[in-house]
Amino acid sequence: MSDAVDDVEMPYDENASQQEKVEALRERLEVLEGQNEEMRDKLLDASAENNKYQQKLERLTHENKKLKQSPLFVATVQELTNEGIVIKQHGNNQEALTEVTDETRGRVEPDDRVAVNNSLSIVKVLDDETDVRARVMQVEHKPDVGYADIGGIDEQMEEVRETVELPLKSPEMFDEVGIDPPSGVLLYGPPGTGKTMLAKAVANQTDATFIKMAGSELVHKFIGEGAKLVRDLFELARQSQPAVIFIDEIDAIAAKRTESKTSGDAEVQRTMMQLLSEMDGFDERGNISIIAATNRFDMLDRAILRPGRFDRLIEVPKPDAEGREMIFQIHTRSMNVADGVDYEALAEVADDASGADIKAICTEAGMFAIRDDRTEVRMEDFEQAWEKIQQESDADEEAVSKTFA
Ligand SMILES: Nc1ncnc2c1ncn2[C@@H]1O[C@H](COP(=O)(O)OP(=O)(O)OP(=O)(O)O)[C@@H](O)[C@H]1O
Repeated sequence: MSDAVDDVEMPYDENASQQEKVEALRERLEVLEGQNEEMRDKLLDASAENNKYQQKLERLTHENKKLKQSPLFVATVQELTNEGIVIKQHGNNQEALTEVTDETRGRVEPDDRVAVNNSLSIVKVLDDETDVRARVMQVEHKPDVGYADIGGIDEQMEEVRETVELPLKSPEMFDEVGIDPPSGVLLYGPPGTGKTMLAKAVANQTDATFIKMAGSELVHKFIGEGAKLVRDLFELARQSQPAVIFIDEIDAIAAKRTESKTSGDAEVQRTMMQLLSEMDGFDERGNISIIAATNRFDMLDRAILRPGRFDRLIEVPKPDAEGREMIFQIHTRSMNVADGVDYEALAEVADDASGADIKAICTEAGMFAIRDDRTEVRMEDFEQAWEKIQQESDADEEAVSKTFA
């Protein structure tokens, strides 16, 4: 340590006076303190960035692992016998005797739900059924999203209101006129354009319960569960009517049939058939509207699009310049924005942004102001935020393609 200090070049001449030396050292100290501060900031930023990438990596690794796993089947324990455990598989209702370790035997009782692998060995004991439902379905009684929170998709909003609101608000009118009320709408378009918001706003406007189910969650859980969960979903909606059922990523359960005949495909088919029959059983469906959404319209099986299932197919595109300007205004409503901020110009700069991107730009612009120790958000904060978000989405795409390569 002392060697290092000896090696340091002093910021003064050997012949300088004592006072000159002290002065020079003070100046050097100031510079070093400044540099130290800068380094500390950079370190902080870098560790925050590192943390973020770490989390992203963990998430992607986890997803990758999940995709590589072979599917598990669900069964219910019937009986514990000396030869093993009798289980009944969901889906095909076949009974089977499976041998188990003493440890597993100690953990299960008749009526427990278990996940079994291809050779019917018990892999895990499943949670309570209600937990599974809670994970797959999200229920909100009067979600707090209003039409005024949605920008740039007025035409689509009008169409959704026309088709979904009236049957929920005045179902008796359809009875009196003697026609079937519209059953639902399918919203399609790129991610983050406001499809979920639209469904929530309708539920809010009609005082309906909003029940969301993610298609991908349905089929990536356990074999034999999807169809049952669809049944449960409609049952829950019937109990809470009026209700809006929102099926996000419907392409996960209603994709075109492929040639491959894996057990996973059969499971998806069963889930889709259950959905179709629930949608067709309109008489018993009650005061319930269905709104489904997809980013992959091209992937949908034509069966789901047959007349009587979705009355309207509504495209929800990315917003145009005017729409982007409105969305900027919506998301900055409660922000402390400087006078010079020009939303029209911002809408031009962020020319490819979706509604969700604009929301992210506004939050990030606020972060730029905070990092700069300001409470007012300026035009340049918004511009830098858009650049940062574009860079991040490029990096995201790269990380995904590397992880799955
Ligand atoms: N048209 C819009 N007006 C205002 N905000 C929007 C709009 N579109 C998206 N947003 C913002 O983006 C967020 C995500 O939007 P939303 O979940 O509705 O998109 P989505 O179309 O359902 O996306 P995905 O297909 O990925 O599920 C919203 O919570 C909102 O903050």
